[in-house]
Amino acid sequence: MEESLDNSESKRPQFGTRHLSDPQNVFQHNACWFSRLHFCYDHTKFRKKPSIEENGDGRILKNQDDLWQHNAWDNVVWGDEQMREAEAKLKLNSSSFMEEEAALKYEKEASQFWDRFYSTHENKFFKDRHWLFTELPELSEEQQTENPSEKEINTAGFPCQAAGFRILEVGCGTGSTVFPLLEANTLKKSFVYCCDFSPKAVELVKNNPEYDSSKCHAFICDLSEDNIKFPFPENSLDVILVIFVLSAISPEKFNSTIKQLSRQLKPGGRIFFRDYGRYDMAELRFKPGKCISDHFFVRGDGTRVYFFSQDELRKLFEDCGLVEEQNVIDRRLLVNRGKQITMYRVWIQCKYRKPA
Ligand SMILES: C[S@@+](CC[C@H](N)C(=O)[O-])C[C@H]1O[C@@H](n2cnc3c(N)ncnc32)[C@H](O)[C@@H]1O
Repeated sequence: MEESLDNSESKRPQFGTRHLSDPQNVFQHNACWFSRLHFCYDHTKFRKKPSIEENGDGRILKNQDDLWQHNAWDNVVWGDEQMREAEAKLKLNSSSFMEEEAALKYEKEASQFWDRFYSTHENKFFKDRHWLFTELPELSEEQQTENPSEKEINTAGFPCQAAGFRILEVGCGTGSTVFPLLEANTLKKSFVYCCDFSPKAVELVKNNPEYDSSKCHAFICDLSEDNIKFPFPENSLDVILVIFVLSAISPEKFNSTIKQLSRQLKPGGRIFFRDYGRYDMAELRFKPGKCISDHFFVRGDGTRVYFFSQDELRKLFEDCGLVEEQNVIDRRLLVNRGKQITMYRVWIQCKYRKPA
């Protein structure tokens, strides 16, 4: 089967956790969610909700008799055997890299491949990412404090110069994050910038009935360029969201992209990153001939995907002068009980802050 882009990541519910303590119980659940969260936000009202652990609604498996009650497993620990199997699969599908000429075509035509993707799927592919508000409480009204450096920013002539809190989403696709943000941000003082290098994706964002140019500005932008032109000045953003986009860029460009993004952050501003982790099911499923370079593959539709390690992300962000606040691995097991199929997913989530 050809590797395809899959969006099961975005389907997780906002609240709740499950633990797999016995591997023989894998077919009891379909997915597992972060268990380290101790509170959750109702994104529509930004009210602090009692945590699953606090209110004891039974999502955390404490009693083995409850195993058949749920569909998902969280924080799965991989055994030695499973690691060996993963390494063997990776060795097989990465044993040789594709011809340079072919790899160059995927680099040069990257935006066209994504444009074709959005022409085919429009906005039916990625599910809304409402979970963001749980993972990034900084986005909530209650958490937004005035940044002392705000007064020094000269935003004259830029879209929404008056906003007190500026969010940028890069690689926004058709707006699976932007629209939940707009819906939730009842704040008068917030503004959301979003960009993608696929003109079709940006067009779909702008044509969405929820698009409101008084709260949002969508623009076309290629993050792999050396001199990215942003429609706002340096040191002007509070939060930059980098969600499942860096993996689509060539690894040689990672440093330049993150450096340019961090320049746009206010001192004290943050980059929030979430993307594929090494040995994710999608990486192990690639067939030989699809590998461009280590952990970098091309899908059947010509879009590319990289699989990260926590250490390389730490080095990447810290080399760009940012300070680590979070760098966690999310190992999740999705289970199709009907077909008795297990899917081991690996995602990495990070938060890095620009020092004051
Ligand atoms: C896997 S999709 C994720 C979309 C969205 N962030 C989400 O999580 O639903 C990757 C997105 O990154 C965009 N992208 C890939 N390379 C890019 C680049 N060099 N500059 C800007 N956008 C890029 C693609 O067009 C696509 O919309």
